[in-house]
Amino acid sequence: MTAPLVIFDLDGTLIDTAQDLVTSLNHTIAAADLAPVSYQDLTHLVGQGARVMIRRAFELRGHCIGEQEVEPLLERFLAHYKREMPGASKPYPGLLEALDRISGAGMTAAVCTNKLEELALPLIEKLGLADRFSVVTGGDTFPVRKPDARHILGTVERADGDLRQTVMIGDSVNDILAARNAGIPSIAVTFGYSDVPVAELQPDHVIETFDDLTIDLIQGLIQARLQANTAVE
Ligand SMILES: O=C(O)COP(=O)(O)O
Ligand SMILES: [Mg+2]
Repeated sequence: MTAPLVIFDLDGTLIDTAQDLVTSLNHTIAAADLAPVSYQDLTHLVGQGARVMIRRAFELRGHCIGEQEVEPLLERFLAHYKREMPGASKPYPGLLEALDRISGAGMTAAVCTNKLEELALPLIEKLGLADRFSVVTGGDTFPVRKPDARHILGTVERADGDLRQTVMIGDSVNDILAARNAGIPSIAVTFGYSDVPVAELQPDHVIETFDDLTIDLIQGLIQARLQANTAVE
């Protein structure tokens, strides 16, 4: 039987990247003389990758920028973010122990993030987490990204997983919707960058800390979904 697969979102779920995102974003928009954004603003800006984050920051300051204008700003953001990486970013408390439990139970872990691959991969590497995940897919790995189900389906395929044995863990609407679209159970974390309380997103389960990410919880969600699917067949 295929090993159960636990898919993690990155920003705001695995790694607390907020400070570095805000710093690099402010460095980027300062080039256009825009006032800096705050951590509170970030929850409305992040989620759909760096391009969208930059455009949303401009909108927040009353400017609408087109696709061509965003490209040099993206280059500025990427150069700054990469230069400073890993900066102040760090795994959330209890993550390493949770990953130990997952691998100890014979389960596989993977990452499905809307962050560009060129940022996600080196960040995971620099934090010493690369060998913890069988695959990492980014916002530009496939032609579509979360909340499109195909981002999850592609991740499961690359991880040699089975969709019926897969759980998604994330901090934002994109993660919970992507899981729903892919027909798999979701767990929302409360410590990330959602602009609404995550319970409102109606995930299958909410955890406040990785200490609560137990093997029983993961297996229970997979079993419940299997039974629900069998009942409708
Ligand atoms: O960088 C983003 O905008 C979102 O990244 P995430 O999907 O890992 O939360
Ligand atoms: Mg996230």
